[in-house]
Amino acid sequence: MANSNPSNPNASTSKAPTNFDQMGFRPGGGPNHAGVPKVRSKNASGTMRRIWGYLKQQRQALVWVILCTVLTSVFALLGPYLIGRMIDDYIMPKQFDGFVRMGMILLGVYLFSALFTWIQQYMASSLSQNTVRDMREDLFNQYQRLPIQFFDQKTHGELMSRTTNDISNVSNTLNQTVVQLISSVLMLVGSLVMMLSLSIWMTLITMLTIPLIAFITKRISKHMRHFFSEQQKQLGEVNGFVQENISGLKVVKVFGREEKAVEQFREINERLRAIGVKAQSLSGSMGPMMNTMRNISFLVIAVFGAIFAYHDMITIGVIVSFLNYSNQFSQPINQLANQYNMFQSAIAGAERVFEVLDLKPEVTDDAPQSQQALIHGEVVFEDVCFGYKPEVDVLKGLSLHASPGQMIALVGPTGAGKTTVINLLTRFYDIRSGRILIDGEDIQQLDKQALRQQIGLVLQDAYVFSGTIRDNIRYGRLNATDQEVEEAARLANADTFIRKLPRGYDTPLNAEGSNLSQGQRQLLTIARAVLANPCILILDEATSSVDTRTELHIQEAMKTLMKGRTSFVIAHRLSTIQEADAILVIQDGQITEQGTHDQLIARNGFYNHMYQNQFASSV
Ligand SMILES: Nc1ncnc2c1ncn2[C@@H]1O[C@H](COP(=O)(O)OP(=O)(O)OP(=O)(O)O)[C@@H](O)[C@H]1O
Repeated sequence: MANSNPSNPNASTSKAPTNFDQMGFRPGGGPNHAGVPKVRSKNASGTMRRIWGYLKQQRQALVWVILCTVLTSVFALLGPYLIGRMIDDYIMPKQFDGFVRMGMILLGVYLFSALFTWIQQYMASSLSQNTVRDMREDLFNQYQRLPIQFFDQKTHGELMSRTTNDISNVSNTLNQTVVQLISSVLMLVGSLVMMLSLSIWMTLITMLTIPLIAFITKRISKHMRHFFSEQQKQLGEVNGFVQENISGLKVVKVFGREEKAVEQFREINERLRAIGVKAQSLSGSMGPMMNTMRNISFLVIAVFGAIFAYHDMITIGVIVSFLNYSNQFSQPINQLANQYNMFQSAIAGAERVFEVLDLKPEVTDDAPQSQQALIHGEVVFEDVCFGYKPEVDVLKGLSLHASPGQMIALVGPTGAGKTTVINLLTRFYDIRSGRILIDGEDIQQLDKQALRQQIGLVLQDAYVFSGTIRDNIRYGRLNATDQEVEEAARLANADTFIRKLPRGYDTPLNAEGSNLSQGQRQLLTIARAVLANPCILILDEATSSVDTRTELHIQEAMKTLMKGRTSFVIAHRLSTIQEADAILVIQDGQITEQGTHDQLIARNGFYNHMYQNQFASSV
């Protein structure tokens, strides 16, 4: 889609909000499945204009939808009138020829009406599906461009909810409500005009029955909405509980809490059942109740119609037409209120989507961007201060220097700021003060994409995507040949295990890579980094979750990978970093000790203490 982002005029301007805390993001931004918006839209007309921006890209479909809606409404209005005429002009006077002719015309009207309804539905579905496809695409594009900071503050569930629930809410509304809204208004006005043209008295009688129906419908709907929204809440509880239980199943089992979990689940499940019965029984009886009311109003119209006919004020045909029109008139009234609610709910959903689209994307930068190629890999931190939140300092004036090709190990207690150093080097976050230089160039002046291309990341939590093993390694460099992929795997010590798999490099992996062991996944991510061939490397060391043999494999692979590159290793096991050119001990956001392993041991400080502790616990 060529910049099909009509909804996002501000996307690249500096006016776009960047402070995600102030965005007023509502927790659990999903839709309200009862069709009632919990949150009314803040700027409905603005949001509608933006939805219109998407819609008008499908002009042809839109014209078809409107045309077909008008035609089907006209046909629907014509039907009762023709039936009345048939009764008065041909059935009552017993004119068989005319009766057959009129019958054929009516049949044609009904068939055409069905045809146009089908076209209308098809076009409306295309219109809404194309529109929400574009919205989903824009939203996904935006997720790719937003800074990591945004994702820190949102749960995955909430972001998923925006991409799926909120957008499907918009889609449903576009699909149903827009068409229904147009046809409801047309039917309402059309029926009224037709009724008035047939008989003013009968129109008044018909109108009398409407408020009663509308009142009762409103009362029932109110209860129903309450029950449905309660049901949705309980369903959320059940889902949440099941999800939590399955993710933490090992913990549940180890602590022997299965029975307790079943008991808790039974309670939540029972609550869902109870409210489900109320909601479903009321909604199930809604139709029959409406029918009864409609029948009563039919009766009223028939009785008064008979009285008027008896006094020769109207004909039998007019009574029949009225019976039909009364139905066509009351239906849109009932629907309009409901549609209004759905519409509001969709607008609120669209607003949540647009809120994300309006955020300032990460790649937009005020600073002039240099595309300079980084080839040496000299890294310097000069007095860097940073905090994730304004009120908390995480790094407090940290300085370091890594010469090209050096291996730098970062050690320190948990929460000291080791990962933060890496987060700043990759510009996942921007520093508060100080400078970070690569090859003498301030990274603020570098294009983020160009910068990240020079940095290889092997994280502790080895991430694989769904696809084959080959695809996963090729992720490092998309234009790599099969041979290069296999060579990278060999260098990463992954080739042997891959070849042992029945389908080798073509073995499909699922999203979590759960058909591979943790160590194997780690080797794949190393192969990926080998293929990418970055000049700076960041290794978050794998911890205890792999066996000793695999660990040796991984360490060997990492050594190969580090050769000739500036490497930062976040070390959890001090035994693996003894060969580092420099070990930096980070404590409370500052470097408290630095030097080689031997120098730090000789210094007899924090590092020596940590080392002795680990050494003691491993013997
Ligand atoms: N995304 C975040 N938002 C807010 N605070 C954060 C975020 N990430 C880390 N922190 C905080 O910053 C501090 C430093 O965290 P960091 O992850 O750099 O520590 P670390 O030294 O890598 O720890 P570990 O060895 O446990 O991984 C911690 O106090 C942590 O709570």
